[in-house]
Amino acid sequence: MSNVAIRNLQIQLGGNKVIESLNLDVKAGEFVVLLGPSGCGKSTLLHSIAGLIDTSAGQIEIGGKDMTWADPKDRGIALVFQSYALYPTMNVEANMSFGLRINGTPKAEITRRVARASDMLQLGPLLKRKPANLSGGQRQRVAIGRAIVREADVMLFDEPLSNLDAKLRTELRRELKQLHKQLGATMIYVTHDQVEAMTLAQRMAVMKGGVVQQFDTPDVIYNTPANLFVATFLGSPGMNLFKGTLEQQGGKAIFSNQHLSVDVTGYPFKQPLTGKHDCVLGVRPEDIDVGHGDGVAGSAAVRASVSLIEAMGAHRVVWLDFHGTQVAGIVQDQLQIETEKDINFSIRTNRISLFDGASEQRL
Ligand SMILES: Nc1ncnc2c1ncn2[C@@H]1O[C@H](COP(=O)(O)OP(=O)(O)OP(=O)(O)O)[C@@H](O)[C@H]1O
Repeated sequence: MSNVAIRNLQIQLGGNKVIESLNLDVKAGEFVVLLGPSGCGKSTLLHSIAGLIDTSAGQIEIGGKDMTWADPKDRGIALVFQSYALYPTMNVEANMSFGLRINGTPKAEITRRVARASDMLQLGPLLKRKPANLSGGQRQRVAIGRAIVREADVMLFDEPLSNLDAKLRTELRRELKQLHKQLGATMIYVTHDQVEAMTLAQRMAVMKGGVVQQFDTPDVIYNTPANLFVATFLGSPGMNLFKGTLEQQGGKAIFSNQHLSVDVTGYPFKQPLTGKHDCVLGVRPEDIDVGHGDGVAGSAAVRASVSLIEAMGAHRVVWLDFHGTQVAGIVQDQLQIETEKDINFSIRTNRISLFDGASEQRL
């Protein structure tokens, strides 16, 4: 097991600053996910750890050794790509053992490692098949198997499940998590899929524009997003946002705008509140209490018109037109709700996020 430490990393590609002064500490044996929208630099970061991209400045340490300029094969890493990149003329066994054969690993050792990996991935019955005769999920298992046989300390995954259908993705996701437990290897995994990130990561780094916006456990990031970008990037539907001002009124902290006044005195402000601020109040849809009058720990109920109801099976997403703003609420009970009727909603104030209106950082 190796840790991965990235210090002040800078990467320029074709005159573009893709990564700027990035720091990240991945502990030995940890499963870390790099999450962000397309073009945020997550693949570039992963490829720089693998040694496939030169860094412009900074340092990459793997297992306590400076690997910034080390050859990819000397870094103790294995990389799994989105495209399986299997050799079409070789069967599964040959595909998995290829790298070991060319670096002269003894035959008995190759057999042991291939048997172990195919056991873990349930590839035993498929060892003699060619890639053309495998499903997408099976091909990706072989690609993962090829990485496992290297017995690398650090495994890097570049969106490995994004070519698979939703059901297979869920299955392989569970297998990957299991695999991480069995192998104990350090894993760094790139995805733009928030569900994948939330379910796989012990910690995740949310990136935007080559900069890590927040690096923490999925729970902390979901419940206490560091800024507006992170708040809106995670969650489906996304966090509801209300613009307004924040000020002290008679010993209380009050968020208000033209249509809403919310007592936020209990909010764990990082800095004591002074003066009057532009502010954005964020509430997750599951923290909008629909139809129940005043919430238990909530704001005073306000009225809105139901514009759309989406049945999701386990719950309903109810879209409320609140003075022209669409507010999403999640309803888990059997409450009777009809479109175009008015209904009350309130905000569970113990679950809100507040952001500075100008800097967009969490207050
Ligand atoms: N060779 C290159 N020359 C110039 N710019 C590049 C080059 N390769 C990538 N970029 C730019 O670097 C940025 C980051 O790319 P990267 O592939 O790391 O993003 P990503 O977050 O992995 O996105 P995706 O999810 O779409 O793969 C993008 O803006 C991209 O256009």
